[in-house]
Amino acid sequence: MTRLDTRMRRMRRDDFSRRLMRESTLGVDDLIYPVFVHDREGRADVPSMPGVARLSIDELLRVADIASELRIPALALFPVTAPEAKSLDAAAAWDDDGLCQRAIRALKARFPQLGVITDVALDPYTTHGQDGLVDDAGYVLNDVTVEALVRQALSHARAGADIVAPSDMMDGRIGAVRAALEADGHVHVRILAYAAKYASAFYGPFRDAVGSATALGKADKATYQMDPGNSDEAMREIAQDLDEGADMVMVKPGMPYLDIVRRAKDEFGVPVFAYQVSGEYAMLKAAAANGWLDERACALEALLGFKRAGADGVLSYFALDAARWLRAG
Ligand SMILES: NCC(=O)CCC(=O)O
Ligand SMILES: [Mg+2]
Repeated sequence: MTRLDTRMRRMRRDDFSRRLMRESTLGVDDLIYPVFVHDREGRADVPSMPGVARLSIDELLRVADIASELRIPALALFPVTAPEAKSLDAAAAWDDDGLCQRAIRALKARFPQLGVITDVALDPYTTHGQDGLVDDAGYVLNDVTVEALVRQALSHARAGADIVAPSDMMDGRIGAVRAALEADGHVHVRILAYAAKYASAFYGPFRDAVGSATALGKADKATYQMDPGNSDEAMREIAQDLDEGADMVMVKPGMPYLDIVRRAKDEFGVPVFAYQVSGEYAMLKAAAANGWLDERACALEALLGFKRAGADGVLSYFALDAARWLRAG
């Protein structure tokens, strides 16, 4: 029997005591802002992601200025490749003068203190929209893809990327990228491994944004991304990536996988990040636009949930707004 004088509500009675006992908090240091960059002038809105646009490099610099001013620690860059630059061998991915590489150089020249994270995967560059190179049957080949990813990661490092983030889910790519970075003298470049990336339907709006949805068609990524039913397998993936030299690990998507975030933090005690993906953003935006949810309150609550689950930070399309909301208090 609970003692009658054990009143849990006592500490909840006032704002000051609620603040004193709060276990998890969200701050601007927890936020990473994903941005889409295209090889055109100006901005192009992404219809399924209200408030998100593809940006020219000039526009990207404007956004980076705002992010820096808000003290957001880092941006995550996602290039939108023009259809004519896509190919079967994804060669545009390691073009030292490619869109992503130019964007990195422009950002680091203007905002040296702002962290730049790059996506290492071939899906923006392949004609079929898969993250790797395929055989005649369309199966994504592991080892030749890893060689291509190494070229891409080195090209990003040479352009000045602070963090490379392999999101492809090939086996062995973290070790291969780490070895290549060391051999090429990029000993300070950090690796954020998308270690537990699930074959999720929540990536839909992102594929609209980067223009890989049409290419991908009805194909899926189930032969390399993880099955949503699995949790032990995610721990093996994370152990492997850490063993191969990852500095940080990522769980993706976010909200439907908070149990994985918690296990990752408890079992490994390393920096763990989560990606609140495009579909999670779109759901909240759509409900808010209909007047069904309070956008600010729900977005901040969802972001706090990642912290409570053990994440050290969150990639979120809400990052700029969240930073402003947190500042406004
Ligand atoms: N590598 C990035 C993705 O695959 C998707 C992210 C999102 O849906 O926001
Ligand atoms: Mg793996």
